[in-house]
Amino acid sequence: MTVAVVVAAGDGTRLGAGMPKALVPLAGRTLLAWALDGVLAADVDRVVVAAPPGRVDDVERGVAGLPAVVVAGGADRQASVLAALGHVADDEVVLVHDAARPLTPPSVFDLVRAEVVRTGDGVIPALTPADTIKRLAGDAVVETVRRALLAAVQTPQGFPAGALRRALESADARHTDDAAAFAAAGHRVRVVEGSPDAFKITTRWDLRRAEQLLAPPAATRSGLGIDVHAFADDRPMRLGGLQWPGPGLAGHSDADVVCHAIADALLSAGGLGDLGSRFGTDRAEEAGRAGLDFVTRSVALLAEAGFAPVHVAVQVVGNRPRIGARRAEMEALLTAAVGSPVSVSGTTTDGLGLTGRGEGVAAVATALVAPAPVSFRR
Ligand SMILES: Nc1ccn([C@@H]2O[C@H](COP(=O)(O)OP(=O)(O)OP(=O)(O)O)[C@@H](O)[C@H]2O)c(=O)n1
Ligand SMILES: C[C@](O)(CO)[C@H](O)COP(=O)(O)O
Repeated sequence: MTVAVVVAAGDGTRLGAGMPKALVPLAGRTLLAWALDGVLAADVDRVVVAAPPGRVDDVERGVAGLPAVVVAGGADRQASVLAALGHVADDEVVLVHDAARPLTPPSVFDLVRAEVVRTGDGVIPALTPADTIKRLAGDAVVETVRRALLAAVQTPQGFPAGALRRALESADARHTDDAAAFAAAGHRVRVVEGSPDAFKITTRWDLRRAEQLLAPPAATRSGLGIDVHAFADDRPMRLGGLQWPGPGLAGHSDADVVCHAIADALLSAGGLGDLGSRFGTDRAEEAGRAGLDFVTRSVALLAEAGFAPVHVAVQVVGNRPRIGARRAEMEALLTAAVGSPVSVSGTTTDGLGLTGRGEGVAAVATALVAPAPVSFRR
């Protein structure tokens, strides 16, 4: 049988939440509840929780219905592990886990357990440090330590339960992890690959990181924009920011229906009104304005409102110009202006309507925007 000991009796002094760390809320549930999810999704038969001595009843209520028993923890982590081992038989495999590592994936438990079963040794998950590590004397650097020889150790740590109990009972030092006591008793400890998700919540920053990992995806918003202009023989044709041969389109600005539809869709997605209310024909300064300029200004208005475009799709409706041969060019130009992918397509209307009769060109655009990511960029 495999038993998980979840140590949850610590005060959480460094977190400073004013309550035992394992009972601190994370995305609406306690750290302990999240940790038990991971444990019980693994190949574990039952759990012993070492609870804060004054909160045993609360923890018992929290684990009701789970294959778990609760004991009062001790004055330090080692004492809490020993108290929990009172409910574990010597011939079982024990996986000792910190409640303070609530997002540890079940696969880590299974990996550690399988290696204990295979070898009979102690097994710990670990990651190679990502930073360069220095050895110090006060504030002076003595040497750079070879990272490849180091491991940042996580939990669950797995052991044959009887050997761990005897190692902890005979320990003449307070060890910061179970593997240290196990090794001090002369046993072999092996390392397996840990997980970045198994990080320990020690400070406020760690708790915030866990909250972010559990947060639902940012809510996206959609916007719609449509624009239509009639042909005018005396005007150049500007569409999607590109110059085209033949007669252009009549309008107050450059009559670029593609850019106008995109700008309208972006404004609509941000709840920022529309092209008319933002850059309307009543404003003399907008006369002859390039459509691309409306697009970049709409993106800037979105950014001020805390949004960033995720994707834009635009369809040109009309008999000419045929955009197919220059689609990639138009998409590249518009993508650069929007700052996110823009897809361009074209269609005719079977000779029907204003565009079908060859009286003008229309464009329809949709935009997806999301809350802008935090950035240090100015
Ligand atoms: N007397 C103790 C001390 C610690 N732990 C548990 O050991 C794990 C790792 O300890 P740590 O992160 O140091 O937790 P705290 O001791 O609560 O934190 P702090 O040192 O900041 O007070 C935690 O799940 C913690 O609940 C325990 O069960 N019993
Ligand atoms: C057991 C442990 O989580 C392994 O990294 C760690 O040693 C606990 O240390 P702490 O100082 O009690 O947080």
